[in-house]
Amino acid sequence: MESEKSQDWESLFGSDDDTFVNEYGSRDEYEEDLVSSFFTDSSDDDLESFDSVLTSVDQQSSQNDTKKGWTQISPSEIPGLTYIPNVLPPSVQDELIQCLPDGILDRSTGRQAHLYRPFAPVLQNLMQNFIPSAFKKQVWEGKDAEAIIMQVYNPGDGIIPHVDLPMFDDGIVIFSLLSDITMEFTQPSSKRKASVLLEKGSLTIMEGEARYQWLHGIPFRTGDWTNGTWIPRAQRCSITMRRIGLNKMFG
Ligand SMILES: O=C(O)CCC(=O)C(=O)O
Ligand SMILES: [Fe+2]
Repeated sequence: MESEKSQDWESLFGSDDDTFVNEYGSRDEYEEDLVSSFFTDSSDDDLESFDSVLTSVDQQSSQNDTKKGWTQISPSEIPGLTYIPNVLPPSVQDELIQCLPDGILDRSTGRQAHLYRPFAPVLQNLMQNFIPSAFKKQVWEGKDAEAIIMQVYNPGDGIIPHVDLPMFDDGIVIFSLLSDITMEFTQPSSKRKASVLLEKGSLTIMEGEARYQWLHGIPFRTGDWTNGTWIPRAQRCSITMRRIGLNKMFG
């Protein structure tokens, strides 16, 4: 299974901007390391661990996973979390899927991350026409994303609870394609948690408190409970957009 690469990343890059400037003489060097250390394909190991036998176990654990002593809250109570369904028509989703490297959708396991630079025209279009302009103006100061990452999740894949690295500026944008999936937000200090079903075609934005003071993760399951019904997951693709603040670091 894909290990959680962001852990390695933090030890490589440190967690504050000064480290980047000290360790990397130039923006190019930095970007090169960024790509090679984090955005590598996962292997095809552990295929059998996603056997359908897992499904019944998943159903139970998904239903019983209220952590002891934790309070389930509504996602709308998390400041800085925005969820907007039905942002991308199916035709736009289809176009975006074409950006994935050949063969990626044929693989059946392992979350796969791919960093895109330079951005393909459809990704430019997505960034320019599907991100709310008020968000762009207020949080991204009118600038564009500097990192666009497409990830493919097969049923059983997830991502451990984490806060995105501090090297990324505020304002994390996530587009969801192909399949619905549950993202869980947890705040250990207040023992509160919230689940959000990220539907295909939806847009999720994390800024401020949601981005910095809550963990987000996707449970490693083959399906999710939605309104009392177990919905098996299909292959899902996400497109995340972030600002890295490279200009601040290297001028
Ligand atoms: O795929 C997603 O929806 C989000 C993944 C994520 O949290 C991340 O890449 O940091
Ligand atoms: Fe994340």
